[in-house]
Amino acid sequence: MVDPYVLGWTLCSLLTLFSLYSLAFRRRASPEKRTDFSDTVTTTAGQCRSGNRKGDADVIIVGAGVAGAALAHTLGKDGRRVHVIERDLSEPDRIVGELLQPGGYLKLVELGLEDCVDKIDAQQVFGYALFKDGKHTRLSYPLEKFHSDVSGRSFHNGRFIQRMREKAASLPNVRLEQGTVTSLVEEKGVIKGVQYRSKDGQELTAYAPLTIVCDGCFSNLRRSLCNPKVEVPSYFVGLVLENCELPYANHGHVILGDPSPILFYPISSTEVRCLVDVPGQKVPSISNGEMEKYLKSTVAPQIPPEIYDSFVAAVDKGNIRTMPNRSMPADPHPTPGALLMGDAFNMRHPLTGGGMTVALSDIVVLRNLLKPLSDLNDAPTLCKYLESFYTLRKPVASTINTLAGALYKVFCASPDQARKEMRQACFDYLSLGGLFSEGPVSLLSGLNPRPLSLVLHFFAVAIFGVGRLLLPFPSPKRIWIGARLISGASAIILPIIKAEGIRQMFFPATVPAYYRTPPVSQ
Ligand SMILES: Cc1cc2nc3c(=O)[nH]c(=O)nc-3n(C[C@H](O)[C@H](O)[C@H](O)COP(=O)(O)OP(=O)(O)OC[C@H]3O[C@@H](n4cnc5c(N)ncnc54)[C@H](O)[C@@H]3O)c2cc1C
Repeated sequence: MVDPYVLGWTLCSLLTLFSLYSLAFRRRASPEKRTDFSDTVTTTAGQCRSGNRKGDADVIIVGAGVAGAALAHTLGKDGRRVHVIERDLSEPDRIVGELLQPGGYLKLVELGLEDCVDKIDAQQVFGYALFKDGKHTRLSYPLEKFHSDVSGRSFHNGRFIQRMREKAASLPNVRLEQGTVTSLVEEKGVIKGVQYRSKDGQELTAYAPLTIVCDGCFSNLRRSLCNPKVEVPSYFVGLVLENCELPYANHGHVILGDPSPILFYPISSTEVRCLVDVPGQKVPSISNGEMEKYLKSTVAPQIPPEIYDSFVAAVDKGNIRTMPNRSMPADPHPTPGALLMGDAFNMRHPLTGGGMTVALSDIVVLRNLLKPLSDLNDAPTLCKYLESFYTLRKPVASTINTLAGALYKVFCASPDQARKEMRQACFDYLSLGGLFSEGPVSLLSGLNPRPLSLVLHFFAVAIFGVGRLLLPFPSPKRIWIGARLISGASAIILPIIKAEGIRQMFFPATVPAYYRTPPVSQ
């Protein structure tokens, strides 16, 4: 006879063993529940390296700003083990990335991140109001075809980023760590990971088959991964207006001012962001009072009367911030083991608020490319395959980039008569409404990212301007101005298109990488 006591113990032990085995097996089978780098060890040399290479992350992301945080959640959700290293995990307080275009909101929805604009007092944005010489016109986003929730969103950038960071960090396979990445680790031309300084000052090294650098507009790490041709055409001077009502509620406001545009949009239910563009390489000094003088004497007289008092009160309050407006075409050196994203990779003038939309759209493209790959370890093959990323991103990125650069130049005041005519023609063209405003606004909002449509509208504005000059009676002087208007318009848009890549922009199907299929070994 078997002792029932012994039988009970045996059954219990077998059941326990079986439960442990099935738990372990389930963990390995489900990508959502991969281990949180549990076998990562810190060696005496201060290297944070897995005892077993399989325990390393699949992807290291440098920077958890708009691009890095959204990417971490996206790749984490797809089952990748993601190690994010962010210099400062506290809530950012900045004057950038506060208006997300509706096209960017649609990308947030595609990434499952739309709830990150909830609970941060974000405001819906339905379009723009344009002001010039006392006249104004409303340009609504063409949102009729979309769900009622789809619109632009404006908010405090830091609140939005914190929501995305929290969401990314809530995934068990995403590790969000505070640390400053100091360099990329390269072995025989392949990026193997990063060196970084942890929060407590330790010098560490982390390894992964793919490192994605999202360290923003001041990137220190992009040098070896691209050819950075950074231009700074102007600065934005930022102020917050409190408890004031904009002439058009829930709209961005663009004043075609002199010397350059002034923007207003709500960033919460009680605050309005004002960004004053100051062209050139330097801004008036804040500390010696030059800035206050400039804002009160040059800018304030151009502000709509409804918000004049709040503007002056904001200047008096003194919380004035500045940021360089940088632009940099994407010009990557495809490097095995590494990729650039966000502002580290590509920047455009922030006049049209397109940076976050481009970053989120790029993340959607990258996610779709990486999805069929279960193993990222063959760096050279992966690098070749990911070259198609640079072409597939072009419709959205190049449309938004080109529009931002061209519109900024057209919107700046100029003593040149041909440029003045172009600026006025642009305002009047957009004021015509219907197709004339819908087309350009849907390009700007990221809802219709078609480069050809952009070029057609741009030259339609120029021809509209020339037509007005020549009608009803063309004089030699007016013909001359018209000719300069067309050549000036070409001189604005053609260099931007050239920098974007004519072939990738207009004939993407002829770029060999366009056809690249996932590596067969995967
Ligand atoms: C004045 C201004 C206004 C703008 N307004 C808008 C707007 O209204 N709408 C819009 O769509 N876009 C706007 N933009 C552009 C937008 O802000 C950027 O496109 C967007 O923030 C890019 O996201 P990112 O993740 O690349 O960079 P960021 O959001 O700047 O994130 C970079 C992150 O990397 C971290 N980091 C940097 N170096 C390191 C390192 N060595 N190690 C670890 N972490 C590091 C930083 O701390 C930061 O968190 C504006 C830009 C400017 C300059």
